[in-house]
Amino acid sequence: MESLKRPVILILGAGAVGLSLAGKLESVATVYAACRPVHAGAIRERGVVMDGVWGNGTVEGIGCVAGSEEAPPAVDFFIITAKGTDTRAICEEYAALIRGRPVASLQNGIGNEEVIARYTGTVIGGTVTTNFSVLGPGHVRVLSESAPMRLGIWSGGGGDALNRLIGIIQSAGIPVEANNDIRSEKWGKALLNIAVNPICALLRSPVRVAADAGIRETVAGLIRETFAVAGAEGIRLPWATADDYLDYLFSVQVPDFAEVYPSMYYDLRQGRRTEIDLLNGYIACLGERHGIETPHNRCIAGLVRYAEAHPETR
Ligand SMILES: NC(=O)c1ccc[n+]([C@@H]2O[C@H](COP(=O)([O-])OP(=O)(O)OC[C@H]3O[C@@H](n4cnc5c(N)ncnc54)[C@H](O)[C@@H]3O)[C@@H](O)[C@H]2O)c1
Ligand SMILES: CC(C)(CO)[C@@H](O)C(=O)[O-]
Repeated sequence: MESLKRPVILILGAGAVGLSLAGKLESVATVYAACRPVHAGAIRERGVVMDGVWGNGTVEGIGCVAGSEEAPPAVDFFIITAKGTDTRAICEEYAALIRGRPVASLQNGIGNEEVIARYTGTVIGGTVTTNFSVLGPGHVRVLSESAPMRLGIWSGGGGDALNRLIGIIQSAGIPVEANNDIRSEKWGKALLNIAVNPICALLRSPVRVAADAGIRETVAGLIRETFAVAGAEGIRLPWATADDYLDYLFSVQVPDFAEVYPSMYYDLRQGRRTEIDLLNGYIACLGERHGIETPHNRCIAGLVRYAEAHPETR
């Protein structure tokens, strides 16, 4: 009878990505979302409102959790969708619950899984190359899907948990596949965020700006430096050379996301800390450690940090 039981999923840090995921998974799982009161109030009143390519409508039945004391007792999977700037804090908050349980991350940037691995044995790394945004309290929009979600074991021996989670996500109608080199996959996704997120955030422009004739050289510089640093770190990227990736970026990813704004754009506009230090700032820092020059990444990270600290610039 065990197999008939709906899995219980707690999404930690539910905003654009987490609430969209909650809305989609509700058809196949019992879903709880750890979210801020502004979303919780609206969701308790009328459910999660979804627009876009993952469906339109209102999804009821999602439980809102305001802190670890409100979490359900038997959670099968935790999925972290908080910003990377909040990973440590949310793991601390839910430490007693996640210990020994499978925890997946769908976050962008490098370093989240390493943090999560301090709190539990089974970490599932993940990427989601889809555009999500918050339109209002408990109201999300999903646009422009460019690749399936990819999940793989980051640490621990959670092969069964991984397969089960993939099965659940698949049965909810989300394209997803297993990836047996999730480090490579996470770095591969980070290339897109390194290339477009800070530029779009600083220029207040949608993703198509990255292909502008005057901007391409900067994008190429960011990516070439990232390939050099990845090589020094022993990371095998999904593309053999920076130019191979740049071809893919300009022929597939930029067209797929041309009219949307990346998550860092919303962070700057709404006065939140950005994930720059898990992206370009991280590359600059690793470059320094390896004696690799990263002037493009250093420059762009400095500009974003300045904008974070000076509201009049954003
Ligand atoms: N937005 C996108 O299109 C997109 C796509 C792919 C990946 N990502 C990545 O996914 C992650 C989430 O992005 P997002 O756009 O959904 O961010 P978001 O800011 O919309 O959502 C994160 C939410 O987590 C909440 N949160 C943080 N700590 C919390 C806590 N302790 N308790 C309860 N709630 C808490 C925040 O208040 C926020 O509402 C980021 O790493 C981002 O880079 C985003
Ligand atoms: C795919 C992406 C660039 C578009 O939303 C996303 O990773 C983001 O917003 O960070």
